[in-house]
Amino acid sequence: MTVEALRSLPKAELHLHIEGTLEPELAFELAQRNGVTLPFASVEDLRLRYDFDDLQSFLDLYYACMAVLRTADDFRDLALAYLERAHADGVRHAELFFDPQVHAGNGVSVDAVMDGLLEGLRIAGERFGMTGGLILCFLRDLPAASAMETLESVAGRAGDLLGVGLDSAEVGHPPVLFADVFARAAELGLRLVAHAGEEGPAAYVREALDTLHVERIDHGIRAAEDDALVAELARRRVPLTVCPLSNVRLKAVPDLAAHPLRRLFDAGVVVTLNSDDPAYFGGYVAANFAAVAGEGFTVDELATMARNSIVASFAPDGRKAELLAELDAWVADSVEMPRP
Ligand code: HPA
Ligand SMILES: [Zn+2]
Repeated sequence: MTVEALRSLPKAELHLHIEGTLEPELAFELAQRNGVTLPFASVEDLRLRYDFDDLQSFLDLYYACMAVLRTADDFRDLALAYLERAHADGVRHAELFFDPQVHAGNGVSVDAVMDGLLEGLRIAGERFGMTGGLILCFLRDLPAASAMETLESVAGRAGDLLGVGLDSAEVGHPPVLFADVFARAAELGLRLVAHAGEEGPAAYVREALDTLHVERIDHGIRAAEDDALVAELARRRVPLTVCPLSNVRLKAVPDLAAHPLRRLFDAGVVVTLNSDDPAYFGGYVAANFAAVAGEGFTVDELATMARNSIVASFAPDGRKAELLAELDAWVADSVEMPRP
């Protein structure tokens, strides 16, 4: 199945860091607009650094590039650039992660970040008929007190968020440290997700479920090392937002052939495909579908993962029904008609 055909497959994207969609060209444009000096000679020089050993080596570059994002207009432009690409990739509904603690460190208020991103989503709704929302992520390598302070700073506008998540350097920063923060987020009516089992052990996946009470696990691939956990994820229908190209680029897996996606899928886990930080990892969501198709997943299996993304999304039920009908029509169309 070609990447063009997979672009037309209706899907939701559920694991996408909006700051990870910052392409080098836009980074330099925003640097100029805001009078920020990037520590890279050129777009080409920056792109040459997209060669990572692990999650931390990526995070160092990713956080450095965020320094160019200063105003609500910057966040609107960033969101629109992503949503336009996502629309071309068949994304009908997108849930955007953002990292307000990094922006606060750059002197940018969480309100400016949210206002800009929401404006981008509103325009994409008008232009492309897309829906979506925001998931505020806490940095797990900062103290839980900082996460709580960030959460309280947006408590008055919790209605502008879909939920909260947990990201950044995983190993040594277990989910349980954030149990109180997630309990407070639930009290505010927010949906809960967390990165777990990307570089960290399967035990972190279980801990995210048991102590944070998350509804979805971001990545979760190392859950595959624990048979009982895999069975439990399948039985409880806990969705995993898997990011195959990211896992290869950050060396969480040696290559796609060794990726546990097949094992998780065959065990009945609700897996979805996502791009994570597409500007850095060599492809947007359709490229992730195409990569997986190259590993022997059939059209029906790819459609199942797109269906999972719609079902696992935080879109309202009516919107989910609309998108599932669109997906059914795509599947019916993709069946080759017999010759008369
Ligand atoms: O893949 C990721 N893992 C953890 N934190 C992140 N922040 C952006 N991308 C990631
Ligand atoms: Zn991620």
